[in-house]
Amino acid sequence: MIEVRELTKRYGPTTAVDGLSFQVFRGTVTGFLGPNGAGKSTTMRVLLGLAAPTSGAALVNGRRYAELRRPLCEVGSLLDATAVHGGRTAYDHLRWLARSNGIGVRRVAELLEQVGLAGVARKRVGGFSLGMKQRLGIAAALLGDPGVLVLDEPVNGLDPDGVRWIRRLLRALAGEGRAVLVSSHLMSEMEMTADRLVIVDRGRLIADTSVEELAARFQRGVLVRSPRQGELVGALTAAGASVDTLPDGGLSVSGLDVARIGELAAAQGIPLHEVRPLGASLEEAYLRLTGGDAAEGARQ
Ligand SMILES: Nc1ncnc2c1ncn2[C@@H]1O[C@H](COP(=O)(O)OP(=O)(O)OP(=O)(O)O)[C@@H](O)[C@H]1O
Repeated sequence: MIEVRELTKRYGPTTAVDGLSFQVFRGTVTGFLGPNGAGKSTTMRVLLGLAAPTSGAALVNGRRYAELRRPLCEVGSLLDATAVHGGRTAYDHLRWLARSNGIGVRRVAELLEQVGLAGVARKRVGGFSLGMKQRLGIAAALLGDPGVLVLDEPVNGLDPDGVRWIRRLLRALAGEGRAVLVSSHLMSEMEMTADRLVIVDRGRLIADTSVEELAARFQRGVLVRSPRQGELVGALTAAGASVDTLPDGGLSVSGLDVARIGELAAAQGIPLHEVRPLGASLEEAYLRLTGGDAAEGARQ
């Protein structure tokens, strides 16, 4: 698992990470969300031993990266997919990584197949698209079959098929019991993939929550439509709900949840044409939590 404890990282006058604490457990995909410049990459760099913390700690399986005996077998990472030697082939790149980390070369072909690069294994990486480089970076991250994965914006540069592929892959990796931390500045990417969300802004923790909890927190009543609206309003208010009529004729009900409203209507034989939680989308919730900066990030 991953444990970030009271982590602070300053670069001169800039505080990139400011007293950040959170955990990433095995068997979950945790989305690490925040606008550009929120401190996500810096946190990941400290986790991976590429930057020293000013104070606090970022631990993998209870240890600092430098203390891991076989780092690639404990934590796989993808930070910058373009940081690959362009003159090497995909196969040679992975074989070199495997050899220098005491990992059997047999795994290389297996991984190239898994990430969909088997057909271009002997091509030079210099000619790869960003999406292909991302796939290669993911293969490298998985080389040591690590229990922990740290991926910085892995969806960047992928086409819609690639995005779906990575979603399924991350879910499968968590399903195998791995702890997956994946950063993004877009909630839309994370709400389909992550179980938990760690949201940061200006280096600080804004929310550490499950996707469901965040949705519930921003829920605003229940939308109900019925051809016998008048009777339904009577039944709902008698049960203690407050009911407003929306401009389009629907009812906005607060004080009762979807299940209770359905039961009340059924008990009175009132048909319902629609009943659903009326809430802010997760994207709206995220934008409200992080102020306007996230909207700026989302546009980039
Ligand atoms: N090596 C560095 N030297 C100086 N400042 C840095 C350095 N690395 C990051 N920063 C600053 O720290 C802050 C956090 O940056 P960081 O890259 O961690 O954010 P981020 O959430 O990953 O954003 P992005 O999605 O844009 O990468 C920013 O203000 C950035 O300019």
